[in-house]
Amino acid sequence: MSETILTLDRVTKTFGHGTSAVHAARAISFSLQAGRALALVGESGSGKTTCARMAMREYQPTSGQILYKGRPVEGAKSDEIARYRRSVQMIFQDPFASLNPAHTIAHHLRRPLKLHRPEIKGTDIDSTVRELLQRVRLDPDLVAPKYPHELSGGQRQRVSIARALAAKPEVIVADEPTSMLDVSVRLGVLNLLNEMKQEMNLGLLYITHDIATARYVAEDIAVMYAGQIVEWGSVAGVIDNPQHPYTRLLLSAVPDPDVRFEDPKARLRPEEVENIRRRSAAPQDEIVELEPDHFMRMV
Ligand SMILES: Nc1ncnc2c1ncn2[C@@H]1O[C@H](COP(=O)(O)OP(=O)(O)OP(=O)(O)O)[C@@H](O)[C@H]1O
Repeated sequence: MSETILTLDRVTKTFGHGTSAVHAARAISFSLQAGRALALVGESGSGKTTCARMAMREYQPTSGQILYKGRPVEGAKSDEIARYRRSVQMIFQDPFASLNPAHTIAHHLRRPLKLHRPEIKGTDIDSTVRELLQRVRLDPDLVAPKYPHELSGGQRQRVSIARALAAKPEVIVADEPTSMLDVSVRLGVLNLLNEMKQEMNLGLLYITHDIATARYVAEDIAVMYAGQIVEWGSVAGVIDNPQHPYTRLLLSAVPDPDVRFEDPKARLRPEEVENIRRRSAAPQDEIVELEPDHFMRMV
């Protein structure tokens, strides 16, 4: 059994109050383990980013708790929180927006090294920058002196991955890491994340609206709708044998992710789609166990 690094334990996040309250995450529980990836899948607005931001400690959960190696993060000492911040790194959707146009790639990689790994000093800093670029299959001589606008989208996302790795993390949260990239380079970035997971024994939270891509990086999958996890299990189990109507709905839009559910090509009538959404959005407290690694919520 791999080591559990991060756990969300019945975590809830509500924005606003009263009738205008948005229940962005409702009793979400999952764990991230060393050397394994969990794909969190769902349409826009299902609550994936809210979960990512809670895992990053950018949002405070309304209720429930986050555990780091079995210990609650809330109320932890400042050195433990610093360790957590170093251990959990994020890769964003838009690699351009997350890189500063005024600084070289080398600068972007030196900063997290100085911040998180002060033991690396002098010329070792630049040799570590080179190693990081090589790890993400970029040529250090060509890429280190460049500015973000001089690189392609795929190269920029590789730099973002290298920057996350600079902190020597145990967990990487990747929020739609390929959705702004050219289709031709998406698979390369997913394969790279998969390799990093295996080689560096990283826990990976892979967030995507495109359920088909989960296969390339993840062992486990959780399908979200309206702030709830409606089905979860092994990637193969859930994708090949979906039990929940909403998972089937998501899969009906595959392999063409641009086909909307309402589209006739998705072969579902609009009232059927509406019915599935309505039932999936209702609070789902009962859990049905299907097989040891495959669960779904009652609808
Ligand atoms: N800061 C906020 N204030 C108020 N409501 C929010 C906030 N952040 C998210 N929400 C709402 O919470 C719900 C879940 O949003 P979230 O961004 O987590 O979904 P998502 O699945 O990540 O979607 P996307 O892929 O579009 O980012 C949405 O209804 C959203 O409008």
